[in-house]
Amino acid sequence: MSDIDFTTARQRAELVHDEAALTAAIARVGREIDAHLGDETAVFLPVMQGGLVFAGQLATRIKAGLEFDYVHATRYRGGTLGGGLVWLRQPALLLGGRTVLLVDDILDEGTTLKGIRDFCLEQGAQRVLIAVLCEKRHGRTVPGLAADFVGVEVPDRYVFGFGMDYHEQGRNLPGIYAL
Ligand SMILES: O=P(O)(O)OC[C@H]1O[C@H](OP(=O)(O)OP(=O)(O)O)[C@H](O)[C@@H]1O
Ligand code: HPA
Repeated sequence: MSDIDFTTARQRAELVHDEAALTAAIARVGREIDAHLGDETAVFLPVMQGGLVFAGQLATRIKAGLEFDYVHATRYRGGTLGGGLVWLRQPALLLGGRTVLLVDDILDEGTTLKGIRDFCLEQGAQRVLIAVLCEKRHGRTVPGLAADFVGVEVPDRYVFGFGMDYHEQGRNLPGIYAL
């Protein structure tokens, strides 16, 4: 994709999920997580930075016990093409024997969440659940990686808004836009 500026990208992009749709999807995901966790307390682990907006809204929709931590790992580094996963912050909590809930904005090729999930398992997590605001179903996801909870599907195009950036801008848009 050519590197147009953010204002142009925003003008050209198509709104694919508006705020009302995302709010409803997040509430549903919260209910699904509650049904799954029951009375278990999970480690709530947003993936910075993209997971921030979804995680903040999702957390208030979960009634089950949560202990907060976060990780920061990136492989797009402000661009639109993924590279190798770079860790900027690992969890501070000890994960041994815990149920971990990874929370991220998007499952695209799955490399990011696979790397983080595998790290949590190496740290001794008993199980790792994955919640994503949106998923691209394109058949290019790394084998063996699937989300347990998905808010909405998005088209196989570059998307931004609601935590996701276009060259580090647009994360605060209240909807999801596709180029
Ligand atoms: O499924 P994948 O193809 O691995 O892509 C998904 C990841 O890419 C984005 O992170 P990015 O590296 O852009 O960092 P950011 O969260 O700071 O935007 C997004 O937040 C996911 O973590
Ligand atoms: O389409 C996308 N948009 C924003 N961030 C992403 N990370 C992977 N795919 C995407």
